Amino acid sequence: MRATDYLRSQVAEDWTAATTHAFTNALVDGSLSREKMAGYLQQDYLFVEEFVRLLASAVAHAPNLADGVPAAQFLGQICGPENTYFLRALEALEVPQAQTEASETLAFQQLMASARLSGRYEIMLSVLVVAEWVYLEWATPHEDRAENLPFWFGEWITLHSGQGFSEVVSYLRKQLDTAWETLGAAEREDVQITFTKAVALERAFFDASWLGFKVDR
Ligand SMILES: Cc1ncc(CN)c(N)n1
Repeated sequence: MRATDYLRSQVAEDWTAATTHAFTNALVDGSLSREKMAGYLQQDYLFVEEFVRLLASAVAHAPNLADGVPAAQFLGQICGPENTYFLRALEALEVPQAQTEASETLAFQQLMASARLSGRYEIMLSVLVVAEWVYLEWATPHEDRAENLPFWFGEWITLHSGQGFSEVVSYLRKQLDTAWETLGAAEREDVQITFTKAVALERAFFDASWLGFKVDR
């Protein structure tokens, strides 16, 4: 079994909860309120700030240029079209960028910062794989709905589905699968702890989004 399949199998309950969540179900059928989407995007933009640092660090720690290039290209995607999406969506939803992190956002930022500062490629990948694979899984079944939704829903689905994004997830998984083969038992345990924490935090982030983050005005 691939290491990433094994890691996911160990957290099946949180994984299913995060990838079939009431929040994303409402987002894909267009019934999610503007208020809840605004709160989610405000907090998620704070998530993305730390995510970009983590991804840049993974590029820096890739074993060679060929292994780093796809992550660098993905960094360009996040800092380009995805960043622009956030700015346009927040404007359309008539909210500013958030000034304060919710506790769920803070917990995720702390995990990403600690993965980055670990200096360990496999630990960085553990968080990156979870963050992108979870999103690929919830969004992919609903790819066809995107064009009939307001852009703040539709583009969020499109950014996390399709061939290009699926290749990003395949690449990240392969990097982690390959790194795993070189690790000893203690290092594998660290990967598993990080992966498990990241899945729990994805679930908690959607739980909080569904309850409704406080929207900064
Ligand atoms: C919390 C969270 N996790 C993952 C993603 C996918 N980039 C995101 N935007 N936000």
